[in-house]
Amino acid sequence: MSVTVRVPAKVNVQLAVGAARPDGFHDLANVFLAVGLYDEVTVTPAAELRVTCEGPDAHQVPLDRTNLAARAAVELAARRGIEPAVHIHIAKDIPVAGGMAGGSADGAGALLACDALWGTGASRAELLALCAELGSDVPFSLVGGAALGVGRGERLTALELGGTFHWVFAMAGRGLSTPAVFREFDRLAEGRDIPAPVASPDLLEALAKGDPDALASAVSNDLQPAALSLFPELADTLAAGRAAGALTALLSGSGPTTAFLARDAGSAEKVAEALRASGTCRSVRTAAGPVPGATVI
Ligand SMILES: C[C@@](CO)(OP(=O)(O)O)[C@H](O)COP(=O)(O)OP(=O)(O)OC[C@H]1O[C@@H](n2ccc(N)nc2=O)[C@H](O)[C@@H]1O
Ligand SMILES: Nc1ncnc2c1ncn2[C@@H]1O[C@H](COP(=O)(O)OP(=O)(O)O)[C@@H](O)[C@H]1O
Repeated sequence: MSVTVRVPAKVNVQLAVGAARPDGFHDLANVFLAVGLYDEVTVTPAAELRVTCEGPDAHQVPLDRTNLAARAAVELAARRGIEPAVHIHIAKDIPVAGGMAGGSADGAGALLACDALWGTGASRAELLALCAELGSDVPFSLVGGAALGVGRGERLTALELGGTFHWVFAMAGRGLSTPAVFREFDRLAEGRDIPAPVASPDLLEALAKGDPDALASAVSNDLQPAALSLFPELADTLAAGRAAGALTALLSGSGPTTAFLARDAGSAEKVAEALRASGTCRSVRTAAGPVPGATVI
């Protein structure tokens, strides 16, 4: 018997970052949108814990116990006093180290899959608490849709959206480390007063209305200057998408994946074609959101 869970990627339509906290994390106002690019996590009983991965970026995924999916299985098993005796297979379509929460998706997916496989019957609240221990983005991978995350980004309030938004994502030739981007944010912020992060009322209204033009005017990502400082060529990708008619262009999370909002599915395809031809990125995908979070299939 196996259980498979499908988990979406995310884009951050607002990422407001506060000053570094004593614990090294940053308070955020993090507005997440789950988009239709998915990893699938399958768990099967096995003699001992084992992780395998397939997909274009599979060679970059750790297969030891640092894999977030393995950590999820180990944590859930420890809480139930059982052995994490599963083979976890990840069919990976979310870019690795791309700012789209692929590792978080696999953590949330493995947790939900092991819960179903082992019949542990964890409550939603227990699953969410376990997700928050695994990483700041993991609770959102479980719930999906759209949500405002505060604290480290793990304390979520669901947002009702008035429509579907169409996106183009350009994957970069190399990854960016999330901690390195936050460190660069701190370096660039030295000597400046960093205001407490708050969600933009205009952005929340644009989401509620499902209005892509209003959303395009309201998106923001405080990590973008830090990521561009570490990876200046990303400015060329952002410029190519804007020139191709995207309503707006921004970095997804800590990057280096760049995200382009389009008015509809047809315009998204046109922007995607132009980005492919631009030679400024490794690959290009289109995806719409919101979509549901981790789901047993
Ligand atoms: C930036 C964001 C935006 O959604 O996403 P990605 O770009 O990584 O996808 C997230 O905040 C990433 O969340 P996640 O990848 O789960 O990070 P974690 O494992 O919790 O933390 C990794 C490291 O990032 C930094 N970190 C993370 C979250 C936060 N609120 N403040 C931080 O300073 C810390 O250096 C921490 O040690
Ligand atoms: N299941 C996983 N998939 C991808 N990366 C993982 C996974 N588990 C751990 N990692 C590690 O986490 C790092 C960040 O990966 P990822 O979650 O894809 O990016 P991001 O945090 O930018 O969204 C990777 O470089 C890798 O070392």
